[in-house]
Amino acid sequence: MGVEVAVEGLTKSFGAQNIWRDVSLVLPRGEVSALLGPSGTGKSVFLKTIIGLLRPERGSCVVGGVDTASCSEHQLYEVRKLFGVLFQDGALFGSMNLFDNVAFPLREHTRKPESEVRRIVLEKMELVGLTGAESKLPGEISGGMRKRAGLARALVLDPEIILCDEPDSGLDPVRTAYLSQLLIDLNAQLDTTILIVTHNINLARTVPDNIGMLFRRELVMFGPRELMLTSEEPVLAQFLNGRRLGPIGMTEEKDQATLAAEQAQLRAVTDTLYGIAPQLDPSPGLPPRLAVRRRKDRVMSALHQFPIPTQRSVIASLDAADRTRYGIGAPA
Ligand SMILES: Nc1ncnc2c1ncn2[C@@H]1O[C@H](COP(=O)(O)OP(=O)(O)OP(=O)(O)O)[C@@H](O)[C@H]1O
Repeated sequence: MGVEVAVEGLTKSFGAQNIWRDVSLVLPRGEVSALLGPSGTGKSVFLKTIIGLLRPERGSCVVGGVDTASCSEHQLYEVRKLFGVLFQDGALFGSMNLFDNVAFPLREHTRKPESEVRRIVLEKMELVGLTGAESKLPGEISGGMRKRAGLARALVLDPEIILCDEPDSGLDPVRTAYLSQLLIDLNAQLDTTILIVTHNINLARTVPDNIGMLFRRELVMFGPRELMLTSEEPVLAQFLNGRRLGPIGMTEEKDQATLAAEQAQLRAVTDTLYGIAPQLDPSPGLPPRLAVRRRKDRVMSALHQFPIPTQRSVIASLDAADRTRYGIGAPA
């Protein structure tokens, strides 16, 4: 079914070090969102704050009617059952085989009989394409398989929200493409709200419905993919095009003179314009994603607020039935 996550004015520091401030965004129920940002901008800290592993100084994060920023430990324990988390390294126990790793949350948090545990574990392992690998140890399998095992484990409690911390890290482009497809397929099958933290431009361009970007301790932007992928906001455009020129530097900060020189250079060169890559569809045979219609309705109702290039790309993505539904004439 998927549950909405509503973040408002969230601010997090460790001692004197502010990580980000005043972050507000809504992860709409059942939609896939991605959070981008250079290394060290606090994306993992954001995921941990959403699930209440870290508490912010200010702001709220409301999930299923509970504010994970300020609720009691008991409420947190309950609300965490809504989440499945895929940690950066898969976080598998090295001494347990994949079956026991995936079964772990079920044995820890439920009193299900072993026969039921077995049924659920095998079902989730099939969902991520790991049937037959149940007895393997994490050290005996590839990084991609470890990610998928981590994902199966994140799914066993039937979460309403899945948080994936860099699911593509350490994977080659082909495995990343498979994993991207898997996330879309899971969303189609489960209608779960998904937040993916990633550095991968391809994944960011083809998987999420919504994209956000953290930079210099702030959420630069968060919005529908059409808005973000057509944005001329310098940080976003640099990141999504993988350019060296732009506000993001090796140390994250560039001085004003360097920035001005680069902007002049940027204007002088023909830019690499990728346009909007189409979003991945679920694999053949799977149901359509329920979030697609809900999202389209939302984006269309706000269309007039978007810049012209965004409006054009949204309209270009509509099929004939959509055009009738939203009262838009046939393309010229
Ligand atoms: N528990 C903690 N105590 C103190 N500082 C922390 C803690 N956790 C994270 N940090 C600091 O917060 C900052 C952001 O870390 P985080 O891991 O969230 O970045 P990130 O954007 O996920 O980076 P990457 O893309 O490299 O994974 C870092 O400077 C890190 O050292």
